[in-house]
Amino acid sequence: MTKHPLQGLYAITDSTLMPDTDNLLFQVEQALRGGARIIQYRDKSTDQTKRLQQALALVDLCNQYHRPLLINDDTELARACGAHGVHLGQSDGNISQAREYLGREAIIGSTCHSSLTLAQTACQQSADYVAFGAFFPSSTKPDATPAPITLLAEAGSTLPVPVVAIGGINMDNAGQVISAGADMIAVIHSLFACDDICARAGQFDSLFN
Ligand SMILES: Cc1ncc(COP(=O)(O)OP(=O)(O)O)c(N)n1
Ligand SMILES: Cc1nc(C(=O)O)sc1CCOP(=O)(O)O
Ligand SMILES: [Mg+2]
Repeated sequence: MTKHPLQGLYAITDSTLMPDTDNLLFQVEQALRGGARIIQYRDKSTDQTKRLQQALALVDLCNQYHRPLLINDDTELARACGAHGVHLGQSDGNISQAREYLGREAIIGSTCHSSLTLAQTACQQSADYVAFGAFFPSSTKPDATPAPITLLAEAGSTLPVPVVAIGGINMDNAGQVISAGADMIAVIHSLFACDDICARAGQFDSLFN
């Protein structure tokens, strides 16, 4: 069981919106100050030196705010930088193996698209949370598989772990997925493309109170 509550705003970084490390750290700090509960480092580049350097800097920053940093896709990077965990998609590696590699305390999340069956399997393999989406059209990931909002109530009543909603979530629609049962909302564009990231994070956070 993780000591970090898995509820609230889950902020995911984006290398296009944060073109260099200073920018990345500034924007993530704004999100943390505003109330983001979890940060995910999502960088699809192949520059391993940059990825390690940025991940290490983010671990330091998140530790200052007592918030967990998860690494997208890459279990080895998660261990190398001392992150709190990893987020794995369906083609990003096996959850049980990641658990063995990262240990009991690590937070492991799993993308389950719109499938409760995938979510049940992820839970059996020790996932700490499952993510469903995309609930709304996403400019960050336009080809994401759509998911119906009705899935959230069923997920909440049948799964033993917290549920994340992702995909096109903004201030106009976040209330819908939270009312439908999402424990966390994972957001990229509507948070990090905003002029005042700290204020926007606070607005998302207040939806959970
Ligand atoms: C919280 C959260 N949910 C879903 C995803 C998507 O993961 P995946 O399907 O592996 O796609 P990429 O993000 O790797 O493009 C996520 N990253 N985080
Ligand atoms: C990374 C990702 N995964 C998705 C999924 O459906 O699994 S949607 C998505 C992009 C989320 O970014 P935004 O908040 O800008 O739409
Ligand atoms: Mg992935």
